[in-house]
Amino acid sequence: MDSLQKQIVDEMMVSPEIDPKKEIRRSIDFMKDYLKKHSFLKSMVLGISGGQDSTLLGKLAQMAVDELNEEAGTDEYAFYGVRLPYGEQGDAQDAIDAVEFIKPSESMTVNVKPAVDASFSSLKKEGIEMSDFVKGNEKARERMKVQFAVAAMKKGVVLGTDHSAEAVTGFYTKFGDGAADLVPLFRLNKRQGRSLLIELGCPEHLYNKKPTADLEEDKPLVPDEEALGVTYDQIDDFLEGKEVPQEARETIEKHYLKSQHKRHLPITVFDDFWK
Ligand SMILES: Nc1ncnc2c1ncn2[C@@H]1O[C@H](COP(=O)(O)OP(=O)(O)OC[C@H]2O[C@@H]([n+]3cccc(C(=O)O)c3)[C@H](O)[C@@H]2O)[C@@H](O)[C@H]1O
Ligand SMILES: Nc1ncnc2c1ncn2[C@@H]1O[C@H](COP(=O)(O)OP(=O)(O)OP(=O)(O)O)[C@@H](O)[C@H]1O
Ligand SMILES: [Mg+2]
Repeated sequence: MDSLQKQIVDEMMVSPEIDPKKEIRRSIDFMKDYLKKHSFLKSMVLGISGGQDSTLLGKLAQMAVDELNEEAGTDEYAFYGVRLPYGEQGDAQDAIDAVEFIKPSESMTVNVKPAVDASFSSLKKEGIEMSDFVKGNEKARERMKVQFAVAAMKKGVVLGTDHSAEAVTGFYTKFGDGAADLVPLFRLNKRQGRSLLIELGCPEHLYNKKPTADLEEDKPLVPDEEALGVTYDQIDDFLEGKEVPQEARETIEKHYLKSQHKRHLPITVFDDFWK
């Protein structure tokens, strides 16, 4: 392991081996403890895309809420699973199947297209025409706004699906899907997340689905691995401290260094991590 890999492995907190049952309990207990400690909080909110990460976290959040209600003998805790398509979602059936698997206390669908398109035209009038790529990030930020609005109205917190195999490359939209109150999956890589879904009895087509951000209209459902130029198996191996081919290592390290600003709060004169 070179010294940068060692630094990254330490920062991303991935254990080379996990017991899926223990990690399921650890994430659920984290969410429960947080809500119990802040007694005014009664809900959790998460966008459900039909992808692996939100299927996993949605299921864990619902299990946490069910346990909280049972232990308190109430039904005051709720999980809000929010579908957030931009118009028609190409893999809409997966999102429907994920909701069916999670069975959220409350589910809703908010189409982010009108808001994103309104921003697009307002900026265009001022001479700023968002590229397809930048508009993709705008969709992620609009989804973030919807989730915070629901949380604010429902005494809730916003969950984020950021996990170690995503955090390491910074493959998320800054203050978009990267913005959340709690990130209960951080410490897991992609294959470990999948092993939790298997343990939870998730339908196979959801845990075996190719990860996609699906933000660009020019490239619908483009696999993350294609956009990143490295496979999740290689990222997972890297995070478990294993040797990976040199090209893969260099690609991961390049993404890590380029996205360092995303893993920090806005930078002040006292910060020196970037120097
Ligand atoms: N060095 C630096 N120091 C401080 N700030 C810096 C900076 N470099 C850029 N920035 C700021 O960051 C902004 C760029 O960051 P950002 O807006 O995130 O944009 P960016 O990192 O360019 O793009 C986000 C990437 O994440 C992918 N993504 C997004 C959402 C979900 C998923 C998924 O897997 O589901 C993937 C997306 O496909 C795209 O490839 C710049 O506009 C600038 O404001
Ligand atoms: N179409 C969508 N509807 C609802 N939420 C979405 C949508 N697209 C993205 N999100 C939210 O943004 C998060 C980040 O997207 P990301 O693609 O990383 O995760 P995922 O789709 O759950 O899993 P995967 O990475 O395997 O595709 C999702 O977990 C989800 O909460
Ligand atoms: Mg996805």
